Amino acid sequence: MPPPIIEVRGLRKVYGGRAVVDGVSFAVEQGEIFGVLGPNGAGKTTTVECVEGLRVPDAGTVRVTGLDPVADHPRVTRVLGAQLQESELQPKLTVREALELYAAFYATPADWRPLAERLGLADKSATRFAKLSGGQKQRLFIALALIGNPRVVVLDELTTGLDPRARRDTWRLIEDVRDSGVTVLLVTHFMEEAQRLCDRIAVIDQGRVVALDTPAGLIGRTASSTVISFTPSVPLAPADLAALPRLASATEKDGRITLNGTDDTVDALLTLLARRHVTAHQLRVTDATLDDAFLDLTDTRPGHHHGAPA
Ligand SMILES: Nc1ncnc2c1ncn2[C@@H]1O[C@H](COP(=O)(O)OP(=O)(O)OP(=O)(O)O)[C@@H](O)[C@H]1O
Repeated sequence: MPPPIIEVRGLRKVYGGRAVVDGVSFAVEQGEIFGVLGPNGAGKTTTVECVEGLRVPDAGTVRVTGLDPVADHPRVTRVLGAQLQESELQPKLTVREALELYAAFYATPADWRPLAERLGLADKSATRFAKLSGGQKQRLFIALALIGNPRVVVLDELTTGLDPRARRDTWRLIEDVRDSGVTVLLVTHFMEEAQRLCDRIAVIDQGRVVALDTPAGLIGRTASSTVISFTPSVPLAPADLAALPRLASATEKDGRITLNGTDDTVDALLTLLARRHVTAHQLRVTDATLDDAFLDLTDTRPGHHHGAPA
């Protein structure tokens, strides 16, 4: 296996005596979309800005293709493309001018025309930045992040503020970028986005990595990866339900029962129903989502125990 394209080990960043990033480690492999997910203030942006060389770590090491983003900053900018913040672009620049300006920063930039074409900006080349829609601005930011032909691109909250269609279009673009061989480091708040796009996700909470896995792996870790609901033809004994294996919670409302558990819970429930000759009307079995996993992993309320039955 080739060495990781990004390697973060024991990263620590302290502001005002408080460690906002506190021992973060992860490695991003060549060709993957790697997600950084976490609640507000978790330390996501601080972490990726250390990867970009925009902030200097207080402890730990960061390597991008083996280079130190601070000490080797000029070389790192040649392999790593970063998404600009909106405020960094002159409102009067046209799409073409912005692409040509940023291309001039690189020794071997991509040709901006096919790039603009690929990103659906070909007919916008003469449009000023200020006149672009939110989705068009985001596409321009992706184009600018790719203009230097980087090996890895960092995208932070790329689809915030976009409508559902523009968000979906942007997801397709990010997949295209990955399919063209560019590794993607993606910071996001959107569970659906992370679940759909990311090969692996680091969940960061209070400056620490609390889980690192594939989306399916994260969902599988939750106490209740499966939700089962049904209306029994005759009432079931509460003790029978309570005895189901891997049951995380059971609730009843107007004769309808909702169970949180795993596949084992479903199997045992079906056996129980058959043995008691009970019919389960409107039986629904659904998978938990990354949303459920995220809340479970980042829930720090006192008294909350990961994986404990209710
Ligand atoms: N330059 C700074 N000086 C002081 N505190 C900072 C600085 N940058 C970030 N912080 C603090 O560090 C913490 C983590 O911030 P960071 O922006 O990395 O979080 P985040 O996970 O990206 O959050 P969000 O999802 O809200 O963007 C926050 O409490 C923030 O106030």
